[in-house]
Amino acid sequence: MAMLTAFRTTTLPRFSSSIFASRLVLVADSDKFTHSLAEPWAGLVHIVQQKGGYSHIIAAANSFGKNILPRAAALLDVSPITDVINIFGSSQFVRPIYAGNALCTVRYTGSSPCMLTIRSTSFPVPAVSANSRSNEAPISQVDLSTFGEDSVGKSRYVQHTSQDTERPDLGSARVVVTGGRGLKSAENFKMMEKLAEKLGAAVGATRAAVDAGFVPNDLQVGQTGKIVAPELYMAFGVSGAIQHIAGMRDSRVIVAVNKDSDAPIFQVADYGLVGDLFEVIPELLEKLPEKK
Ligand SMILES: Cc1cc2nc3c(=O)[nH]c(=O)nc-3n(C[C@H](O)[C@H](O)[C@H](O)COP(=O)(O)OP(=O)(O)OC[C@H]3O[C@@H](n4cnc5c(N)ncnc54)[C@H](O)[C@@H]3O)c2cc1C
Repeated sequence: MAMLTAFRTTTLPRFSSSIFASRLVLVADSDKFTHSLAEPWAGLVHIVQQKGGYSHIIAAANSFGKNILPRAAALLDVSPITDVINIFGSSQFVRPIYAGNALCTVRYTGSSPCMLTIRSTSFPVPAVSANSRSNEAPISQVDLSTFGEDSVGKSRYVQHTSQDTERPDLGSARVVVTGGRGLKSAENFKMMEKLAEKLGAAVGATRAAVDAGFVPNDLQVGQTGKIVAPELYMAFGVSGAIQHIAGMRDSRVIVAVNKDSDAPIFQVADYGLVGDLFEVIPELLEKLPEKK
């Protein structure tokens, strides 16, 4: 089953749910959507757009949205705008370029629909109305009679593997502790996991740490990894390459521990400690109380 939310509105002022004139939840009930494969989902967006004639199609700039939206845009023959971090009116958007070192304001002048992926960390969570009825939306079934076998594409679901963890999701965690190549080994990286446990944090890693095999690549933060903006971001043994900074610079408070006082991470850190992480982390672990 696939669920899409449709809105009728004249403007897009930062997605406040209260401004939407009318909402509709579209439900497409078919086992073709069970495993979130991009091809059938893109085909579904295509069908929904052909029937609904929406002005905008928006997906989160996460791996799921980034997988589907460009495919759907190709089917609809429009050019998507990716990684939107701010919205002015219905056709003007801000997006980062050069690994976040510059912001670019773009105006969409193509044909309808305007398709966007947005960085959800750049937008406030919309207030939920105290009136529960205004949080409700009617549900409508999508007619899949024109959804041909071709729309399913060539991908086939094989299996899903994921790490069972009680830790918060990296993309939405309030605290993230990230380890870099300075950790030196997968064994040493376990210190980050202990620290995360004590802080109720998610664990992140640099690409160098991922490439060295310390952790799987779903923990990578940065331009080619996840974009995070937690309340507290702690970086240990991370040099602060622009591609890494691009994924965490919007964090509210950044703490960096590095033995090199010239490491670029200190340029974005609110609190920096020049020191050896192999001394700092054990001391932190000792002093932090056990999580209740
Ligand atoms: C197209 C492209 C995309 C990329 N995308 C990403 C991305 O998404 N995310 C990402 O992270 N990188 C990305 N990179 C790689 C990026 O350029 C850097 O190579 C990488 O971020 C470096 O990781 P690091 O800081 O762990 O390693 P290093 O740069 O090697 O830094 C290790 C740091 O650890 C410190 N250190 C060592 N030992 C200790 C110790 N005992 N105590 C304290 N500090 C210590 C060192 O002083 C050093 O500053 C990308 C690169 C390219 C070209």
